[in-house]
Amino acid sequence: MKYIEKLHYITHDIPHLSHIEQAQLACEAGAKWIQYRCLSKSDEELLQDINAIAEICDDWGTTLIVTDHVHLNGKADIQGFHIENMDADFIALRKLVGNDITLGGSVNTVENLIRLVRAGADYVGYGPFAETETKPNNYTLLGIEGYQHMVGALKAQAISIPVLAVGGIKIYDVEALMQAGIYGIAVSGALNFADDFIEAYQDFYRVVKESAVN
Ligand SMILES: Cc1ncc(COP(=O)(O)OP(=O)(O)O)c(N)n1
Ligand SMILES: Cc1ncsc1CCOP(=O)(O)O
Ligand SMILES: [Mg+2]
Repeated sequence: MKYIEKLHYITHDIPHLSHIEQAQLACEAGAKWIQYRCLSKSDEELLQDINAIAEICDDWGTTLIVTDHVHLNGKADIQGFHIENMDADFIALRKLVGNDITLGGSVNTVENLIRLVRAGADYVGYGPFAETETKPNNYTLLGIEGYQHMVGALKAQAISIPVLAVGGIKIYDVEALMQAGIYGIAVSGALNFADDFIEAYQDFYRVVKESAVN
């Protein structure tokens, strides 16, 4: 078992803040878990970003997860990878990165979620909760009911894994989501486009902690 933080902040390609600036702001706000999600740069550019963000995370005691790019394992101070390909072979990935590296994955069905648990994922991001501008897609939106269903299905099969809700989550959704019994929240847009990033992060954090039932 590895420690998984309850609030994951995901960086994004946005015009008004670089990934490094996003990570700095998140750490200043108190973030303990940052997922660097950049799918638009060369390996050299990625490593420049990741090394700078890893230094910031090191200063603030924050876990750094990288979305995909598993081939960069060992090339920078990265604590884990979040795999977006729902069909990825997690057994092979685990063999590749070893047991110390945190491995999480995206899923949008209970069946896929259970497959990842059995293949040794440390946590999963389950979504999308609602429409998101960050990565528009055609998946069925889960809503609160989708999370209630998933929590019931895992309980019925005595399956336990940290499940993060993700996709289009706003501050006013957090309490109901946490009370549905999910482990935590992964968020990007609601912080990146907030009037005050730090205040928005701290509001998310407070409500996540206050409303958690798991
Ligand atoms: C923790 C966490 N959960 C989910 C995602 C998003 O993954 P992604 O595969 O981009 O989303 P969909 O394809 O399901 O829309 C993430 N990055 N982190
Ligand atoms: C990478 C990604 N893919 C689907 S949702 C998401 C990030 C989080 O979504 P949001 O920006 O709406 O919080
Ligand atoms: Mg995906």
